Amino acid sequence: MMMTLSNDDNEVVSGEKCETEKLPKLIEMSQCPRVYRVPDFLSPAECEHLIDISKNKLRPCNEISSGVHRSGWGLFMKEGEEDHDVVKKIFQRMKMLVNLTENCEVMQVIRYHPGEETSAHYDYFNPLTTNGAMKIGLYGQRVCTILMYLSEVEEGGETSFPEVGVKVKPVKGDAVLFYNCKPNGEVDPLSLHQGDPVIKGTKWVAIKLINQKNSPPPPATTTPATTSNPTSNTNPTPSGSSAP
Ligand SMILES: O=C(O)CCC(=O)C(=O)O
Ligand SMILES: [Fe+2]
Repeated sequence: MMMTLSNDDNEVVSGEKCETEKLPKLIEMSQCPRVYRVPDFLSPAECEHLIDISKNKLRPCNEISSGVHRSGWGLFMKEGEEDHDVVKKIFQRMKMLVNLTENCEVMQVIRYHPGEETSAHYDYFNPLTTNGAMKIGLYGQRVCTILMYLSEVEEGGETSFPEVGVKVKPVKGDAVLFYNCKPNGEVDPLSLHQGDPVIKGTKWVAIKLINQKNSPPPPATTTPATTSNPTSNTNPTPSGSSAP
């Protein structure tokens, strides 16, 4: 069984492989919505690995949901690709930041050339639409997002939160963790964000959407006293000491 121990130097020692992992540090960029930069979340070798396994399989992204335009090229990882040791180790590290459940959606890798961008959008499923409510039921609300920068970008390509004027500059190996829902579980309209057009260079990102685990339905024999709201629970439990 995998065992995780924490010592006073903020290092996590894996009992299985005797590897040490530093707890990721979070730098707050905005309180509402909650946006954090995570410096050096990935090593240069991990960034290069994610690019290598994706670069020959990219497809044009086009529209990602109604009205949201992405002009880059991307790839949703398949099951086997997520099983790779490097990716598994990245997921272990994510678990120090958020409660990464088994039902999270697969990781996506995106490449943007100059002029390419993702227009302003929300990552959460809109619980007021039939489609959004269905997806919340299937996957769980996308409570937060971990966006990892796999390359430096010479100019442009920031991840911007236009409602609050926050811009995160891509730095190779850094991640940005942001919450699409408020601490009370309601969707957060301030989490509107976009990938600004790349002006010079190539931007590579990997994205992991963190879905909230839905509570199992009540046993068929009991009558629920109240109607359950899938977004009324709190966020995934932060599991690192430095987590928000
Ligand atoms: O590329 C970016 O900086 C943002 C991408 C994004 O928000 C998304 O893919 O959902
Ligand atoms: Fe997004």
